[in-house]
Amino acid sequence: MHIVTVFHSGYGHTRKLAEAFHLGLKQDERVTAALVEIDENGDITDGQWALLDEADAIIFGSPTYMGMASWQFKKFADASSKRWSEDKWRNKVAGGFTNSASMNGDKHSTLHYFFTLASQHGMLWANMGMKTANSKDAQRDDINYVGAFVGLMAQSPADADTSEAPGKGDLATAGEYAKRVIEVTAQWCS
Ligand SMILES: Cc1cc2nc3c(=O)[nH]c(=O)nc-3n(C[C@H](O)[C@H](O)[C@H](O)COP(=O)(O)O)c2cc1C
Repeated sequence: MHIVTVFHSGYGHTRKLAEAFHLGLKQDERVTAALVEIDENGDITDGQWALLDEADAIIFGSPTYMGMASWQFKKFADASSKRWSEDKWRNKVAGGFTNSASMNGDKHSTLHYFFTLASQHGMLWANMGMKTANSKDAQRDDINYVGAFVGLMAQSPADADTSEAPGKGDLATAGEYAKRVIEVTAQWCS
């Protein structure tokens, strides 16, 4: 399985989440994983586009800025319309993650945008497939404490640098989401 993670990060927090997810993918010997970072101008190279075209699964990542994905991610998404017109990503597995400062912070808008983008391409969405940590005993570093089902959410306090956030629970949740993406991709590709 070829699984490619394509993401943007303005200040490094979402990059840390992407790397934790990518590391999770690499734990499985059935997976060839690649990490593609959208640059500050919203661009990726032709070689990186080719990686995406060859993938079995593409996972989208962006910080939530003003209730949506960053403009750099949106520029990438708009550029993917060339693939849309050729149906190049049809029937690939898709998934997504976002990170923002507030616990909620309207991260859902970003994930729903990724879901819409994936659907426009005719891709199949891999959701979290796991429960949330929502009991009285729940702790901040529990798996899926931020509590999303649609895709992976992480929270980085506005004044935390990348050595502090996202924290270990959110990074571990990224590893669990990697397992879920592999599970869905393996079933779909078999
Ligand atoms: C322009 C801008 C808009 C932001 N909008 C939101 C927002 O809508 N919700 C939120 O919770 N945090 C928001 N934040 C905080 C970022 O999501 C947060 O700092 C995140 O960790 C940045 O990720 P990055 O380091 O990958 O860029 C915003 C930050 C910036 C710079």
